[in-house]
Amino acid sequence: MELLLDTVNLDTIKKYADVISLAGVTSNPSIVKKERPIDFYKHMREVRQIIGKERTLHVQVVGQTAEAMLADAHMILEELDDQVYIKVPTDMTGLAVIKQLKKEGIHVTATAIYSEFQGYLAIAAGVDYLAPYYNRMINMNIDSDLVIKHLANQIQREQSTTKILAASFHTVQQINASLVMGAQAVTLGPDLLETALNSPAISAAVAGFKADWESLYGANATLASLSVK
Ligand SMILES: O=C[C@H](O)COP(=O)(O)O
Repeated sequence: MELLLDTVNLDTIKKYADVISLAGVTSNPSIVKKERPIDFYKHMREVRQIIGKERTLHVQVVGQTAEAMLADAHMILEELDDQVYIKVPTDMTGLAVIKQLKKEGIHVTATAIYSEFQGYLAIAAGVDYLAPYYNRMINMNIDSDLVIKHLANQIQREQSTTKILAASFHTVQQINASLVMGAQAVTLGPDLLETALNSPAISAAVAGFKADWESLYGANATLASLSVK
């Protein structure tokens, strides 16, 4: 499983890079808007510096024509580095761009996926990752689990190297479900990590262990402090 963060907040990335087995960082224009960086490329270079080259960095094009998207992609690679995954919306224009980028040997993440068919086209185009939007599909009354399952089946049938990078999560249960359905990677907002790991049940368990331990050995005693050597 690959676990990515769907944020470009530098402090958040720094914090979680030390906590979880972080596989990379994903962004899109809405995620960038939350940080409002004055200098976009400088900010993204800082993200890369934090995560290093061994983790994946996914940056989305914003152009509205194939030419503009290709120009965006080339500029991203020039300003950042040639290992960046170029995120391209999987529509008619985007597919033409994906085809060209793959011809140039560039890493591509096909994004804004709401249907199996979009995913099948992206797999056929040889993208590295495809990003189905789990919660947005649910809001459209689309069975996200089934879409991800069908995409995973297609990848297997085609013996493709494309990975499913499921995105757009609003609950931890959605993340679990997408992994069960066959997603190889998930990208999540830091709020979901907080929710998952700061639950009252976990805190209550930790408090209970602390109380039992302290009733035996006194307050502040740790295993390290009990050593007699
Ligand atoms: O890049 C895609 C995002 O993960 C979409 O997430 P969202 O539906 O919460 O905006």
